[in-house]
Amino acid sequence: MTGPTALRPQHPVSRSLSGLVDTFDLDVRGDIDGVELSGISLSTTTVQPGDLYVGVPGRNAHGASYAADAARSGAVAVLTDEAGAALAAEAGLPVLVTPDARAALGDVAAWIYRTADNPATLFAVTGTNGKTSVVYVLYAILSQLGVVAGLTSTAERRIGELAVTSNLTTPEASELHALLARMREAEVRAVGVEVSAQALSRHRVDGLVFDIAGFTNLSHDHLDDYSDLENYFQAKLELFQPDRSRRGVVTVDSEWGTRLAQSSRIPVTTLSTLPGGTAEWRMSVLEEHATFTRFALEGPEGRRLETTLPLLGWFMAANAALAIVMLVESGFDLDAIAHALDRDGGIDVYIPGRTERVSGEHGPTVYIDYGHTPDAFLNTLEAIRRTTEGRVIMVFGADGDRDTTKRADMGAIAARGADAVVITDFHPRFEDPASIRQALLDGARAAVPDAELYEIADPRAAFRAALALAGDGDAVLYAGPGHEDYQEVAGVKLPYSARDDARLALREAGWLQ
Ligand SMILES: CC(=O)N[C@H]1[C@@H](OP(=O)(O)OP(=O)(O)OC[C@H]2O[C@@H](n3ccc(=O)[nH]c3=O)[C@H](O)[C@@H]2O)O[C@H](CO)[C@@H](O)[C@@H]1O[C@H](C)C(=O)N[C@@H](C)C(=O)N[C@H](CCC(=O)O)C(=O)O
Ligand SMILES: Nc1ncnc2c1ncn2[C@@H]1O[C@H](COP(=O)(O)OP(=O)(O)OP(=O)(O)O)[C@@H](O)[C@H]1O
Repeated sequence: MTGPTALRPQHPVSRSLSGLVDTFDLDVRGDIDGVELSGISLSTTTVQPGDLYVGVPGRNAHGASYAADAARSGAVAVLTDEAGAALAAEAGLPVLVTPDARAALGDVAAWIYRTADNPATLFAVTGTNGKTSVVYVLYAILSQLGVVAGLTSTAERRIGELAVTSNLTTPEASELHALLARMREAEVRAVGVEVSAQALSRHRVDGLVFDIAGFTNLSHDHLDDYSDLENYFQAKLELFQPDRSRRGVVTVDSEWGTRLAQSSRIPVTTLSTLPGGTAEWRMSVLEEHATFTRFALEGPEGRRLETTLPLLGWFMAANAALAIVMLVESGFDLDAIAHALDRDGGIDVYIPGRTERVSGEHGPTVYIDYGHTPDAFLNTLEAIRRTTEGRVIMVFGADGDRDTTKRADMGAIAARGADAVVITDFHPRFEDPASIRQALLDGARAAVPDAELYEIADPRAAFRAALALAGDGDAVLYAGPGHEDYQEVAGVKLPYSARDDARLALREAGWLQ
């Protein structure tokens, strides 16, 4: 299992602690004379020598209570709030005090890493589903245009061939600015940043202004973090304000998108991806296959592009259309994009674990997907149905310790959309896995009383049971694990890659070499 890591500049140019104090008018406890900073960290697990350790209050503890650990790892000073200052005192480091250390983190990190003068074009993508996919398509097209690009997503942070596994969808501001500084060293000229609602609510993208912000969609998710969809929407809306982004591209297929476009306080271009849409830019699907989708994108003044994406589903074409309009809004010429894509036979993108086809020429078509919302289930099941002659079998589980209110809908949509459903464990975390499965089964039975349902706790056995139900012409959708290589049970991350295990099971069944 790959542990999460972070990318930092290889040649940081240190800055004086007294310069930081003067710039941010910080209250000082201790001697700051001659102290030099070369980095910043929010966690003792990532502190490096020369770092400023930032102690923020958390759910379990105040970060400042770990200041002594930070000092042992080489931190040279602490930034915290008044409550944290008392906790950090015994670490023996100079302590800088500010009313809200998390709120200061972005600007302080930007100052330490000098990221305000970053020459790269910054693209931000938000929405419930599709953020990772849009960021990967942006990265792919930029690379096809010969632009050195970088990305940060739920799956990984990437600069060319260098990639590390992500822990959060959007890194904490300390990690994000370090990544941008590393990208500057690599002469990256354009960066795609996946921005979660939580990132906007928790100051993770502070200290930078995006050139272009894109919105995919909004549907039921994260109601453990936000009291209702309206609050969740308001968190996303923050990205479309002048202190966060310069211009926006908004998919207006839903009421949420239309409202976002109207409520935004930056110039916004609209995109529709459903038949009959009337936005400034319109995407229409021309051909759908298990292995590719061909679509057209039409815009103002008769501008038009037709291309192919090596992925299943109209929604992936919608994600690609959003990426293309974001590129055009940032100044790229649509004809130049069309030329590069025609030259290469379409968009040359690989997105780990998003409708990823792991099967070969023989046997059922098997997709491993990251879908974990009702809307993602609906869309992937519909897309698979349209490209499958035989039966559609779905395997999935639900997150423990996360939004429990979506489970019944997930079960219902699976039962309505698939011919057989195998319910298994995903990441139970600290919840009882049997009760998570029960909630999914109840939702499925309530929607389709005679649904063909199976309950198999072990995901390896569950996938094999699904495969045993399938044959040539059928499809198996395994939703949830996507790119992940672990299963989280009671605080422990157990090694498990659904993609690797599915390939193994296909080989065991004689369907893959
Ligand atoms: C619920 C939540 O937001 N938790 C975040 C929070 O953790 P916490 O409050 O539990 O922290 P804590 O354990 O009390 O520790 C307090 C502080 O002490 C530090 N500490 C703690 C222990 C130690 O030994 N050393 C140390 O330095 C911690 O880094 C933290 O800064 O502070 C941590 C450090 O910044 C975050 O990593 C952590 O995000 C967790 C992993 C999380 O799951 N967040 C979710 C809500 C999230 O952000 N999700 C979205 C997903 C969006 C999507 O689905 O698209 C995301 O962007 O990833
Ligand atoms: N535009 C879309 N509309 C609806 N569903 C989508 C869309 N794009 C992708 N999906 C579904 O959502 C799943 C997750 O896609 P993706 O990782 O791109 O979204 P995300 O917003 O980054 O999610 P997360 O933040 O949880 O990583 C896909 O595997 C697919 O099932």
